[in-house]
Amino acid sequence: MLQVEEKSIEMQRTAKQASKVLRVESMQKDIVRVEYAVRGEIAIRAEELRKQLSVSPNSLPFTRITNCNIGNPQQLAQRPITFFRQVAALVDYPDLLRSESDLFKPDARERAAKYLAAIGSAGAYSHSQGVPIVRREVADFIEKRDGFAADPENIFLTAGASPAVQLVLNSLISHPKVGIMIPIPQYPLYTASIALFNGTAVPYYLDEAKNWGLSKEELARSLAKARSEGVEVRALCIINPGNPTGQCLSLENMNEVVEFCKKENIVLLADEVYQTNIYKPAERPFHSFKKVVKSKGPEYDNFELISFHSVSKGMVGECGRRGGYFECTNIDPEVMAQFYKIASISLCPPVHGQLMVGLMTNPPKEGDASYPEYRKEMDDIYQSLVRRSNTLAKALNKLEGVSCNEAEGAMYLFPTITLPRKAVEAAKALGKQPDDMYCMELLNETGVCVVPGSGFWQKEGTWHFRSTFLAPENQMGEFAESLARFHEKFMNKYR
Ligand SMILES: Cc1ncc(COP(=O)(O)O)c(CN[C@@H]2CONC2=O)c1O
Repeated sequence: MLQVEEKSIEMQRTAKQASKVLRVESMQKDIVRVEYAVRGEIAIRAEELRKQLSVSPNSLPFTRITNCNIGNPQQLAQRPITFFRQVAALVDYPDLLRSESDLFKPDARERAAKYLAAIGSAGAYSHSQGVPIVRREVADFIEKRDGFAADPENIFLTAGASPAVQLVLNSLISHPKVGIMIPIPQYPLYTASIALFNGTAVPYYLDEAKNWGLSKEELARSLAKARSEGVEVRALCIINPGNPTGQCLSLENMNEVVEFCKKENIVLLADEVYQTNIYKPAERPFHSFKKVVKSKGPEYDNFELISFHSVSKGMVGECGRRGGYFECTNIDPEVMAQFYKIASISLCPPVHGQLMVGLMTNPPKEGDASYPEYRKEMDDIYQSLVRRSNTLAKALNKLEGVSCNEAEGAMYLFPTITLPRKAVEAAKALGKQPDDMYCMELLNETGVCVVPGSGFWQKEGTWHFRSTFLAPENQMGEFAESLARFHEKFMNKYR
């Protein structure tokens, strides 16, 4: 009886859907095709389990969900930087400027007043390219970082790096055979956006054995293959420090990339959102691609580079504010005018996101009233990230069949896992990738949500998963233990 009822409900639903104007079948095909693993099937399941725990706390073998699938520090109890939030609060409620309270330091009051004089109100639309004085702060930050001039007119403030990357990729992909070179493994914003804009992803493989380094031979191989298939490669995306791989490129590697792009007449898109997440600064300091290009002298004066940054990462972690920027180097002014036109359709990026970019790039300086607190908060977060990344890497390397490079940068570890043949067969029987199955079982047994390596693309026949090391330090021990218990049980189950 139940099956008949279910059948008729199903038929009614289908009939009802068929009457809709907006149906999946009638949607833009590229939208239906796109995948974004960081918040994919496993993350969705994690939310279902979180809801279940909120209703019946003792119904699962764990008491909380630990989101290690997304670089979202303040979701995991990381505190915001006090000075940043004081300025934001004062800008949001200017009457506070009149209060005598010593809660707000003088330099926070000063900065808030400066921003308010420039924007009028946090509730007003700003310039579509971004608040001019914030773009000046970004330009000053870039000049100080690199030692080369930066022009605020070449800087676009955005609602995070994601829409910036999408604007540029959308502008580049004028027909389906336009190729964009992307690193494998890669952050799925790139594959998702290239699919969404109906372009061609041109993979170049990072070498896990060389700590995810890239080689000019591999770049040449990837490009030659694409061109042999009639693909018009126009840009090369590089993520440095890497997501999910956590490597920080050597200056030598960076020069090879720039020389390759110049020789092959390819625009370089440098995603540098993790530029302050540098955990081995002595052996692997961060260099911007802007500095590398400018250091190569006049023959690179026409080298086209677009660099991306964000307030979501670093020690700032203000993901929800939606603040970021991209800097255009040697980009045709008419192309930038098109960028501006597109930006103006959305009127302006979130004003608080823009101000956060200004605060990130122009923080308190030595001698400012807020500097001691700012310095301590930044250093504490940094040192904790170093400790947590090392703790998790050590724990992962103790697991059977798991090997994990230590993080040189970013917020993730990307261990390779050698799975028993029976596990690979069981996954295939389920129509799943083996690391997908592993991560789903990990979630269902421990509440830990990570992202399978298949979500970042990976070399055929290798399996990985990506975990952040953002769980609060006082939970890292328990987190590592539950991972170890699960892993042993999993390996025994499929031995
Ligand atoms: C390499 C890289 N570029 C751009 C972005 C987008 O940042 P915005 O927040 O500024 O849009 C991310 C976000 N990292 C995602 C989100 O959390 N975990 C991730 O892998 C990223 O890792």
